Amino acid sequence: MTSLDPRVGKVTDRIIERSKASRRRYLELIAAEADRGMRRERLSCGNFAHGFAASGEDKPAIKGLRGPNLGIVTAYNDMLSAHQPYGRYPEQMKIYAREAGATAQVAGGVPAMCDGVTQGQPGMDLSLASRDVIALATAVALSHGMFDGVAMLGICDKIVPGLLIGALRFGHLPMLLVPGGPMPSGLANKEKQRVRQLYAEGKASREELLAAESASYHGAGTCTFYGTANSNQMMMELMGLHIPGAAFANPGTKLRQALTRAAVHRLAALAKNRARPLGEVVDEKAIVNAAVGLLATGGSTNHAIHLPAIARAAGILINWQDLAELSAAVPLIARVYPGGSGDVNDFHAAGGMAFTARTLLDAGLLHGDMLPAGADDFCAFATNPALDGEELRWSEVPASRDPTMLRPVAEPFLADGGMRLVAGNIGRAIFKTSAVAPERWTIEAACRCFSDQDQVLAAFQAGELDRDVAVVVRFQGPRANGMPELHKLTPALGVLQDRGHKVMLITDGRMSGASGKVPAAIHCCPEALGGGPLARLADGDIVRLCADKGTLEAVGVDLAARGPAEAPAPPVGTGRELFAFMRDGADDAERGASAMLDMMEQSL
Ligand SMILES: O=C(O)[C@H](O)[C@@H](O)[C@H](O)[C@H](O)COP(=O)(O)O
Ligand code: SF4
Repeated sequence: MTSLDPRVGKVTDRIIERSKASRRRYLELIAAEADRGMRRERLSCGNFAHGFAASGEDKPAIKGLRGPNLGIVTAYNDMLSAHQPYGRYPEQMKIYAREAGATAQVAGGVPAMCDGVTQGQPGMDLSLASRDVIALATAVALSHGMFDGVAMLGICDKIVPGLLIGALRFGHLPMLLVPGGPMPSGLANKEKQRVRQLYAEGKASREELLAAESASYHGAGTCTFYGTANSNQMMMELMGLHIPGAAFANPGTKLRQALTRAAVHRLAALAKNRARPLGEVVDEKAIVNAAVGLLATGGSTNHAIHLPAIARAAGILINWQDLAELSAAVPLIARVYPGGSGDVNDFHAAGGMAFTARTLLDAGLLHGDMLPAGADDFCAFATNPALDGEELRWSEVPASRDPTMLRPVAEPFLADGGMRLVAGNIGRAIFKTSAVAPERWTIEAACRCFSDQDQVLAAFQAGELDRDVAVVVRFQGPRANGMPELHKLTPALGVLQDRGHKVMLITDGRMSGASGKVPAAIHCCPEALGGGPLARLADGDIVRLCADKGTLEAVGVDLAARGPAEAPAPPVGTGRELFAFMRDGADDAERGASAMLDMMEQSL
């Protein structure tokens, strides 16, 4: 095995050192759960009888403790094209469990929001908070204490992070994520974006836009851009929480079915031997592997928020400086839309996760000695599954099949991982450079300040932004309105940029993992609400964003000498008033933007 790159080793060692006390408390918790926690054997007869009352043909096996009983936590609904196939999974998985001398029951369901349906709508204000609701719902499902292992059915944005955060509280149990795979490619993402920009300029009709959108999002499976959902899939592979290579096989195929079956069989074996508990698999090395994969593939900026939250749920403390230092060590080796033209199906065909893991391992950029759940050894994740008749066989992918999309570490697209920390008198923010042309990595322009993305679009339609401009959208932080994605601005800002203007976005909000080409300093901490410097910017201030120096500056102004702009009223409607308590207690984006984790840590 190649020796670990010292830069990756240094960051990992620093995380281990920083997390020593919290990680020890977490491991003590799951050891206590293993000894005294909820298990079928410890239920009263009444509890137990309720638990298997409706289990049908599995009742004798569950009641007689004849083999492991697997809990299925499902995020099925028809709103997410990615999750729609999950509706049929539990019955199939029960059959696969029986084949392995086990049983399976649906432990519970968790909510799932499709960010594509809510993008630009009031519902998007609930999106980030839904991650924590999913974590809580996962805990409710597993609190039944009937299970020896857990299969989690979730793919998209906040769902995988939420499932993991909740499941890690039951980290004494072995668990796997069971993915569903990407929809077959439809209208190319770049063509979809082109029609959107035409529509934003009034040069395409609503009918033409709807035709393009529905040709792009046309069926069951994950959307094919490399956004947060597909970044989740990549991360679960490099954390060893899938069956190797399960991420990107399309839904409704024999291969997909075989991978689901293999996941249930693997989980049954782990549960039978009480092996590879989730809390031990998700250690500092797994978290660093996920960060390295994110940086190497140009993954979603949302993980600059979710990964710290997932890590904290396992007693591990990471920050944006860790990501920035890893970014300096990890080259960009994949260009998947919005970072390139091809989509995740093209990425998979080019060699996908098997080649990605292999080249990163060979370069010493991954912890090859971490203990995965989905296979005995991590090197299995550098192989790709295919059916040989009815048999699943895994094989290496020694070279990229499409160097325009996927390259070896030795010949990267960019020397660094394309997620930069930028800081200065406006605060700390994330700048994803991998999807932005290098000539736009340093940009300076006069501000135009907004408190709402619809105001930006109105100004755009009125021709007020047709110039070099730093579009500041503030009061979009976790405590203000729940930190929505502002991806609806992408077409308009793209039009301005394509007209030759220097355009940047500065916000304490988020962008979609599918956002690309316009320079954006996002997740700004401290947020504007409560008097952060972002609230003290004024129209006409000159802002300078520089990826190379890692700076985000309001030039020549003393922001501290100014009072903050007035904050908009808290959001109401679409249920947002229900979430006020979560906004009120939310952490900064860099710590995970959660209202739950501080008190969780204080409880231990
Ligand atoms: O972080 C992400 O990846 C996004 O939240 C993504 O899941 C979202 O659905 C986009 O809005 C889809 O892209 P469009 O909105 O461009 O269709
Ligand atoms: S990738 Fe985004 S838009 Fe597509 S199904 Fe998942 S949440 Fe919805």
